[in-house]
Amino acid sequence: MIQHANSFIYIMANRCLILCHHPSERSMMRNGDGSLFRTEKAKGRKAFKLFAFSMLCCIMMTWVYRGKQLAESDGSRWLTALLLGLLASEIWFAFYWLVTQTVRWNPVHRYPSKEKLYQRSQLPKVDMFVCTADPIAEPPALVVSTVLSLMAYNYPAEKLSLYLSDDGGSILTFYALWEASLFAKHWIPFCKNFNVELRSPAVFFSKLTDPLKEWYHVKNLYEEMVSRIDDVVELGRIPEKLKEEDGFSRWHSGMTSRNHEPILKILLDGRDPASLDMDGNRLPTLVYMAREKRPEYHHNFKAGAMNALIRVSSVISNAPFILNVDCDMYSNNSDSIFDSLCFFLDEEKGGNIAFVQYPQCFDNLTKNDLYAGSLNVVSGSELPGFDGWGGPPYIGTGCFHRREALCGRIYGRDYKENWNKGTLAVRENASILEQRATEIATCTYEHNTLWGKQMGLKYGCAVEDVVSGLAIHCKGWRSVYYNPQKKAFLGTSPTTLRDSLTQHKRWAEGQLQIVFSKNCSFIAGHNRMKLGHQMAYGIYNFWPLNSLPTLYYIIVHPLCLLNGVSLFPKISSPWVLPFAYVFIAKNAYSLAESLMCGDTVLGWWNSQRMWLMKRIGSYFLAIVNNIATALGFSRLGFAITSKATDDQEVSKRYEKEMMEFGSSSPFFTIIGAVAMLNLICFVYGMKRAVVNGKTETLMVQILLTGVVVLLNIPVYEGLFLRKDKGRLSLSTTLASLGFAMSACLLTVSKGTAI
Ligand SMILES: O=c1ccn([C@@H]2O[C@H](COP(=O)(O)OP(=O)(O)O[C@H]3O[C@H](CO)[C@@H](O)[C@H](O)[C@H]3O)[C@@H](O)[C@H]2O)c(=O)[nH]1
Ligand SMILES: [Mn+2]
Repeated sequence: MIQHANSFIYIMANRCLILCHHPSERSMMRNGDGSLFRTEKAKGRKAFKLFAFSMLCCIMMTWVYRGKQLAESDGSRWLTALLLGLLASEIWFAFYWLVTQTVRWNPVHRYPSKEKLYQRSQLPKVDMFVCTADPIAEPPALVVSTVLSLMAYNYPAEKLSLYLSDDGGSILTFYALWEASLFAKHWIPFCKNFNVELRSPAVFFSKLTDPLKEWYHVKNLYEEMVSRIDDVVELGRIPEKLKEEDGFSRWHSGMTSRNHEPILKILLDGRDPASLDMDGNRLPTLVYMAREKRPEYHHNFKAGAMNALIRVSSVISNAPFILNVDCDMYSNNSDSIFDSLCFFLDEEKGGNIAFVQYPQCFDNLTKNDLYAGSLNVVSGSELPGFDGWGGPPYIGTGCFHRREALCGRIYGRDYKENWNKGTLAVRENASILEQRATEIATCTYEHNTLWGKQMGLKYGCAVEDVVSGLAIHCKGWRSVYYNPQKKAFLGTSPTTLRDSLTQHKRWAEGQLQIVFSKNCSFIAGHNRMKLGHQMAYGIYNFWPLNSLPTLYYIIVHPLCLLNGVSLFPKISSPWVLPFAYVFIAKNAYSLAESLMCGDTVLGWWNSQRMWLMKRIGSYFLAIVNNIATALGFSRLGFAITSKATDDQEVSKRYEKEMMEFGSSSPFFTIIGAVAMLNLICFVYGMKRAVVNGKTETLMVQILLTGVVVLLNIPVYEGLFLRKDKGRLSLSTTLASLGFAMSACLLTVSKGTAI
C-alpha cells in the first residue's frame, strides 16, 4: 500500500519525468562479467572489541566510586548537588563514548574495478549539480573552476550535463559561467589530449611551474578569462555590449538576490550536434539556473536550490544519476564517475544503493591543521564504520545519487533501474526546454506538493543533507562510502576561528533539530534501520548535547580546586586507577587513530583544543539559538562559509598557524572566560593545596585543570601577549576576566562553607 502510494506521489510530482523502458537495458545488464566492486572488512577488530570492553569496565568502576562518594558525603546539599551533576555528566560522556564505538565495531572499505566498466558500450547519463549563493563569499572565478573540473570528467561528454544553481541570482555569476562555456571548448580537449589529471584549471595552472609551449596558449586563455571575471565582479557590472545579449538581457533594474523571477539559460546544449569543442568533439550540456525568489516565500536555502535543480534537470537531461558538489569542491580525480558507477551498476549488490558518498577533503589546510578542519578521523574511521551498518550519511557534497531515491522512491526488491533514462529526451528546441524548465523553478510550484517533505531534499533543517540521507536510509536504501587514494574532491576549509566555529554552530543547530524531531534516527529508523546504524547517526546528532556536560565539567572542576573541594580519589588510592585508565586509554586511542588517519601529533593536539572550543562555543550557542527559534525569537538561517579572504595579513597568520580571533564575538567571550577561569583556579588552587597540604587529594584536579590550561595557551596569547590584529579584542579580554573573576569570588565564599 505504502509502496503504491509512494509511486503515485512520485509520478504525480515528477510530472515532467520521461519514463522509458528500453530493450537494451537488459542486454547491458548481461554484459557485466562479475562483480564491479569488492568490500573488505577492517582488520584488528578483535583487539578493538577487547579494548572497548576494558574501557567499559573501568567506566563502570568510576560510577561505583561516585556512588560510594555520594553515600559517604557529609550530607551537605551543595556537595551532593555537585556530585550528582558530576555523575550525570560522566554518564552522558559514557553514553556518548558508547555511541562512538558503534562505528568502530565493523568498518568496511570498498574497492571498485572501473576497468570493467571502460569496456561497456552503453553508459548511463550523469547530471551534475553545483550550488552557489553569493558572489562575494564564493568568488565566481572559483565557481567556474569547479564547474570546468566537472565538465572535463573522463566520461563521454554528451552524457554529461552540468547545472549551476545561483541562489544569489547574480548577473556576475552568470557572466562567469558564460565565460566558462567558451573556455570549456579549449579546456576539455586540452585535458583529454594531454591527459591532464588536475582538471580544475585554477589548480592546474597554479601548480604548473614550467608549462610546455603548447600549454601556454590555454594558460593565457584561462588567465585572461579569470581577469575578465574578476574585473566584472570588482566593478559589480558586466560590459555594456553584453547587456542586450541572450541571457544577460533577463536581468533588469529592480532585481535583487531576494526578489527576482526565475532565470534559466542553457549555455551549452549537449543534444545539439553542432555544439562542439575546438577538436570537433561533443560538449557536455551546461545550464545556469537562478530559481525564483520572493520575499514572501521562504526559499529553504540549499535544499530549495537542490530540489529546483532536480526538477529542472528532469526536463532537460533527466539522467538516472546525479552528482552533487558545493561550488568550492572541485574534482581532483577525473575517473570518479566510473568509480561511482561501479557501485550502482553492480548486478548483484548495486540495486539497493541510493548514493555513493565521498569524504569531504580540503586543499587549503596547514600542516598541523589548526582548526581541525581536515575531518580526517571522520573520513578515515567513522564513515567506513557507517558503511558497515548500512551506509554513510549524505554530507552534502561529493555525493553521487540515484535520482529515483533522491526523489523519494521507497526501495523494493522488484525495483529495477532504467539506465537509459534521459537518453531519449525529446528533441525539443532549447528555448522551449528553457521555458518549461523555468516554469518549474518558481516559488509557487512546490505549494501543496511533497517536495521538501517526501521528495527531494527535506526542508526546515540546517543540515538538509544529513536529514535527507537519513530519510533515504529509512526507505530501505543503503549507501556506500568510497575514499579513494587519489582524493575525488577537494574544497576549502574555514581559515579563521570565527568561521570555523560558525560553521559548526550551523551544523550543530541542524543536528539538534534532528534529535528533537520525528526525524531522529532512533524514531524514524526504528524497525527500518539496524540499531547500529541508528546509533551511528547519534555521533553527529548528539554533538550539540555534549556542550552542557562539558561546560559543567570545565567550570565546576577548577572552582572546586580553587576551594579545595576534592572530587576525585587521592592520587595514592587504588580508586584512581579506573579514572586514570579511562582518561589515558581514551586519549591514547584517539591519538593513535588520528595518526593512522593522517594527522600529525600537533594536529591531534589542535583538534583536542577545537573539540573543546566547539563544545563550549558552537554547540552551546547552537542550543541557545535553537531554543530562541523554538520560542519564536529567531529564525533559522544559513551563514555561508567564506571561501576566500582578501586580507593578506589574515592569510599570513593562517599559514603560520596562528589562531585568528579578530573582532569580538560571543564565541570568544565564552572561550576567553573559561580559559581565564581555569588559569586562575589552577594557579591559586595549586597554591592553596600546597599551603594546606592537600596536594594528594587534589592531584587529579590539578592535573586535569593543568591540561585545560595547556590546551588554552593560544587563548592566553591572544588575550595578553599578541599585538597583531588577530588577537582577542580588548572588550573580550575585559569581559572574560570579569566573568572568570566573579565566578571565582562568588564561589570562594560558598566553598569555604562546604
Ligand atoms: O541559501 C543557500 C545557502 C547555501 N547554498 C550552497 O550550499 C553550499 C554549502 O554552503 P557552505 O557555506 O559552503 O557550507 P558548509 O558548511 O561548508 O557546507 C556543508 O554543510 C552544509 C549543511 O550545513 C551542506 O549543505 C554542505 O553540502 C556541506 O558541505 C554552497 O555551495 C552554497 O553555495 C545555497 O545554494 N543556497
Ligand atoms: Mn563549504
